[in-house]
Amino acid sequence: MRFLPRSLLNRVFLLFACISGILMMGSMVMFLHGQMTREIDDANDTGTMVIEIVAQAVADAAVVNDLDSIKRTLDAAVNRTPFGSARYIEVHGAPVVSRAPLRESDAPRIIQEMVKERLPDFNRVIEVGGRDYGVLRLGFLSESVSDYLWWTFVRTALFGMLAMAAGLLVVRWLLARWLSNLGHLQYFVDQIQAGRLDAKASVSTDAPVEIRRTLEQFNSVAARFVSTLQHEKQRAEVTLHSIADGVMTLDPERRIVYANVAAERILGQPAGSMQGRALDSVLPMQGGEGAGGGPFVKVELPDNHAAVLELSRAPLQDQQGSVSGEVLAFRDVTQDHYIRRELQRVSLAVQHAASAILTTDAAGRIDYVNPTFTAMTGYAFEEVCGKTPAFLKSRKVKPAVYVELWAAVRAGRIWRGELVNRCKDGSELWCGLTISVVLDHEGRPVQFVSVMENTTERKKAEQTIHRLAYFDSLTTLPNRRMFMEHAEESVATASRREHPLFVGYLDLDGFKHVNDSLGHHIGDSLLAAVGQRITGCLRSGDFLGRIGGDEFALLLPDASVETARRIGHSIIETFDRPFLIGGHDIQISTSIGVSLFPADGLDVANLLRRADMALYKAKEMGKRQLVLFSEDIETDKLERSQLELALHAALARKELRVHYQPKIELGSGRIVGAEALMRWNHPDKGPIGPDRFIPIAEESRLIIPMGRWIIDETCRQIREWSDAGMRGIKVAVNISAVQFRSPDLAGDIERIVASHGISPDQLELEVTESVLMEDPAGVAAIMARLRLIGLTIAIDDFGTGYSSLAYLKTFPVSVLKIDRTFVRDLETDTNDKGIAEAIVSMAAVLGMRVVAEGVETAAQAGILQAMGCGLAQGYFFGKPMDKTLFEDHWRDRQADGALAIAG
Ligand SMILES: Nc1nc2c(ncn2[C@@H]2O[C@@H]3COP(=O)(O)O[C@H]4[C@@H](O)[C@H](n5cnc6c(=O)[nH]c(N)nc65)O[C@@H]4COP(=O)(O)O[C@H]3[C@H]2O)c(=O)[nH]1
Repeated sequence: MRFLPRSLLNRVFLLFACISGILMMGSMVMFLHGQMTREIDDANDTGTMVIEIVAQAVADAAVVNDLDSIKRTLDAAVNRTPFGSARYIEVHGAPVVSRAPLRESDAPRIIQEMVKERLPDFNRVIEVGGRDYGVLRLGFLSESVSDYLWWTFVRTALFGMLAMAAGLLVVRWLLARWLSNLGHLQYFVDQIQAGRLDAKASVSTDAPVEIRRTLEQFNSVAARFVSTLQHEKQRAEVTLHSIADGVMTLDPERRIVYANVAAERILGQPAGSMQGRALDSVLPMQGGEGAGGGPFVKVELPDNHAAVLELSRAPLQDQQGSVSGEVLAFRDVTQDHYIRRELQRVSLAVQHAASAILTTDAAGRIDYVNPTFTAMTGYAFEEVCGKTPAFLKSRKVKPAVYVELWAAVRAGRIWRGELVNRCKDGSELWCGLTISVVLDHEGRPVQFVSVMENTTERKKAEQTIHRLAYFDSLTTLPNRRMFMEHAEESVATASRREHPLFVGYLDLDGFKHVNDSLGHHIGDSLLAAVGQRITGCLRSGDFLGRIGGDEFALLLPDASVETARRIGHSIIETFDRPFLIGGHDIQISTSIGVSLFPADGLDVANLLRRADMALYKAKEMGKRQLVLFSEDIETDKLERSQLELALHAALARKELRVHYQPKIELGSGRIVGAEALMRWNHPDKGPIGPDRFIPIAEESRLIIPMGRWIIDETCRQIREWSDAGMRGIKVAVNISAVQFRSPDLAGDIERIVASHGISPDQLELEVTESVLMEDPAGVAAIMARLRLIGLTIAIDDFGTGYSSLAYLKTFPVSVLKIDRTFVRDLETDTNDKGIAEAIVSMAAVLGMRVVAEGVETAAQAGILQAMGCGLAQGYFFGKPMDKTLFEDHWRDRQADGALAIAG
């Protein structure tokens, strides 16, 4: 179809011309054929008629054999008829022939052939009177018929072609006129393209109805389209003016064609002043595009302030697809830029922070962890992303802590605290944690940011410090401080739950002796073993602490009195088994005092104080005792306190007196000495025995001045007796353990003895066996000093302690006093007697004298004397008495000692 003309007009015209040509050709052929047929028929008709006429003439001539006539007839026929040849063939003669001169036909050969074919020769037998004279033959002159036909055709064809050409011209003119309406469309499009959107495609009045309708529809569609276009344009303009981004369009030379309101605002110039100007003059980019990094450019705005714009550009293309300019969109991201920079800085800081940082979304799902978090916990981001941080929990944090944490952060507050987390490898991780909340504009949390400091090392150090501060390194038991704090908590819990709480106080009987005799390292090991044994007697919720040297305290929550007693007794009984420490079998015991919350006190101090009172009572009652606190104990204690106060006053007011109990030489019955015993006549209560006030004086250390006073009084009395002639009376003074360890005891006594001018050997010091147990080396040194001064030392209540022979040898002791408990049943108890005998023999071996105490009967005196005991004292010889009575008694005894024994 390449050969088709391009325009519709030419195509329609060509089509019409072709069809017209074909029709005309067909018409011409048919016309030629019809004309030929007609001509042939006419020639035949003429030939038939002519041959008859010629035949008549020839016949007439033939009859007369006039060949000339025949010849003339034939010539006439040839000249005046369509025939071109005439021939008379005489039957027996020569033929007469007439022929028209030969000529060339103008007609095409095909026509000539066709004509020749259709025009046959006419033959006529010349018969006259029944005789055949010959045959007349006429041959048509086909060239003239052919020429006629040809020229008729040619003329007709010429006319037809002229007519057709005229027709075609008319048709073309009409087609051009009608189709020119379509040409209006192009004009219309050009107008639209030129921006004249109100243009219309005009329609001529004689336009074919189809074109008219098409154009009208086109106009209608175009109108709608234009309307839509205008609407869209308006919308686009409104959009462009309302968006926050600056938009400019540029022509191919990068001159500004259009700028929206935002562009005016950002660049600070009206659109009119920018239009037509080169972009670079309006938007001078520092360092060129991309200098700000990526799509960002730094520009210098007219008011001389630098801004960062985010730039995007797109080419504009015309309908042919070639670039006709570009669209430039930009926004002022100066603030964002610096914020982004800031964020980059912060991000970098977070990345390399020494603290672990973790962020979660509002639902608590992790969306970021920094490398330090991974290093600290062992969890990579991929492992924890999307999870809640619950996997870090160690179960060592009280649920209340998490409750408080969530309450704070949900309320948008910062939470700070310390948690124990668990690392991936299972190890514990102490974290100092700060959780901050990012809120949205409505104040709802959208992000939680946790910053974790690894405080494990610090915590360990704290735990070490705590352990040192709160635990006893020897026994690993809680120390006093921790015990007190725990006791406070236990009391608070018991108070809240209204449950009972028992507080136990216990110490070890004989621990000091072990410590002193076997060494501190054994003592330490013993304490550790004791701690374990006691712990073994406790229930799971019970609490044991070491609160002093050999003092332990117990908390027994939620226990009945029976349970407390059972536990207490089991502890006491567990000591019955000796402790094997460092190869030594050590036998010690314990006593326990118990108080009960709330009956015996509402606070720890009171409970402990009362447990201590009960312990004190237990001690008073002897070893291996469990005593539950009772009001009596406190009353007793109160009384003791009152007595202590009164005792202070008594000492000051010189209410104390000395009584002397005579010491008798069993062999002679004479008084060889006395024991000075303190007496106190309370102004209100009357006489109070030393068994009552001495322990109080010892406890309050009042015994030291009291002891000094009695030594002084005794020395004064010795001096007085000496001066009065009562010579040879050696007086023993009791020195309590507290007094014995008081500083410069020996110096004090030496000064007192010297001040009274008596001989030191007239004064004897009685110390109990227990004194020897504590700090043997120190005791031995003091004793040596006393001995050096010239004093003698007696061991009081001997036999009740643990002194061994070997042990005694290390002290400069001169006298052993058999405790009166052995003397009391001497007559009946062979054990006691055996002990007394052993003491007597031992003393003999050691070169010591023996004094038997508490001799109440002559029999006892006799037994003692029989076993070799040299000295005795007791009610049998005389009760403690004042100095006057003693003097009388002395005189009596001096007179007849033996009688006294016998009596
Ligand atoms: N049942 C009975 N008792 C007898 C008999 N013979 C003596 N006694 C008592 O036995 C005690 C002997 O004194 P002690 O064992 O040193 O025991 C003394 C001593 O340990 C202490 N004491 C007394 N005066 C002083 C003192 O001045 N200083 C110190 N540190 N303690 C003293 O008080 C304790 C008690 O003294 P006292 O009540 O005077 O009791 C005295 C005495 O009255 C007897 O045949 N039968």
